[in-house]
Amino acid sequence: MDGTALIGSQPSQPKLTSVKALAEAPGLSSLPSSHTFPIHPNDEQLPVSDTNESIPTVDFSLLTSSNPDVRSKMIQELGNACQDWGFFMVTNHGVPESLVNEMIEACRQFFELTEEEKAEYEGKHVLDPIRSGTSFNASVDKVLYWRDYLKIFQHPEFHSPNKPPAFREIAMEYSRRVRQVAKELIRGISQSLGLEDHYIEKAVNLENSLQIMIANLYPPCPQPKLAMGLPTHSDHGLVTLLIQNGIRGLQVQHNGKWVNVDPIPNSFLANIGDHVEILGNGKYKSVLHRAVVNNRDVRISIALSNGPALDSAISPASKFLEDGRSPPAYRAMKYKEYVELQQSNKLDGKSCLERIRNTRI
Ligand SMILES: O=C(O)CCC(=O)C(=O)O
Ligand SMILES: [Fe+2]
Repeated sequence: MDGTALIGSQPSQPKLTSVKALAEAPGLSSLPSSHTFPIHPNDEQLPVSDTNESIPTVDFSLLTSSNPDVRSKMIQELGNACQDWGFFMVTNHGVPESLVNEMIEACRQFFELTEEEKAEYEGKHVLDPIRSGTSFNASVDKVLYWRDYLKIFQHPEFHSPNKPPAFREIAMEYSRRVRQVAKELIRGISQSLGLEDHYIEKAVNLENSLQIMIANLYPPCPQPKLAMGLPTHSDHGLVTLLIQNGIRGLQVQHNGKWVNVDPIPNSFLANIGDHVEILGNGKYKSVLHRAVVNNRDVRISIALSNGPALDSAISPASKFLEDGRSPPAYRAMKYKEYVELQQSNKLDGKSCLERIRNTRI
């Protein structure tokens, strides 16, 4: 039956089609109105940079060097990258390229499952540990994004779909390796902020950190200029590490322009999230980014969000407030509430962070 293209179970509601099924429908030559933005999303705001801006690189092997001079030089560069871009590439991270490729392949196979199989993981609540769906939050998105997703909690409890069969083992190893990289980056960021290297780790209870895998599928789109993969947003956690299948689509906001990111092979794309901005009392800003789509290639990206523990309440580090002249720029909020807030609403720039910002009287 034709219903294989549809997900959703309540008969009273129109069933929601995954973009994969839409894109593969025979004869699709124009974008369905459900996915068409009234104003071309690229036109309403900033221009796309036509220069090849070079995104900073952090050499992970130098960041973790036993030579203190080498390490402190890299920490300085990491700090500059956080301050100037909020975004950088991580090279020489030690996670095998084969494991990265297996992870991308396992996600590709997940998206290849039938719509009924994927619907098993639909999830009812934004904090359900496995959720598969389309757009960002289809219950509130007026225009749907050209994107299907799979979101899985990897830590402190590990979860995995049962299909495809190899997924569990690959994801377990991949997320464990990425956590190690994230932990070192967080130590470096802590030091670059002038805090003790374990400060952030302790403040956020990193041992119980919430790590979420977000796999994104962006099928070829018949009218890419009228559609959007993911709208402008910042990430809620501390550090996100992203891999992709070699197809361009990520854009990062920098100096009033959108910059296309072409990663160097075998590197992670890293960006700081709202909770680094909060801890540093605004010294480093979480970076705005978005995903655009194309009409030729399937793009897969996998973001691993590394955040605080769900039950820890995060507020600016006391060091930034000690001189008495800097009030806390953000109110403390439990990470669980913050994630719930972000995931239950429209994905809209930094609107979530704005809600906890203290405005000066
Ligand atoms: O697909 C991308 O490159 C971006 C994905 C992303 O920003 C996210 O999952 O939060
Ligand atoms: Fe993101």
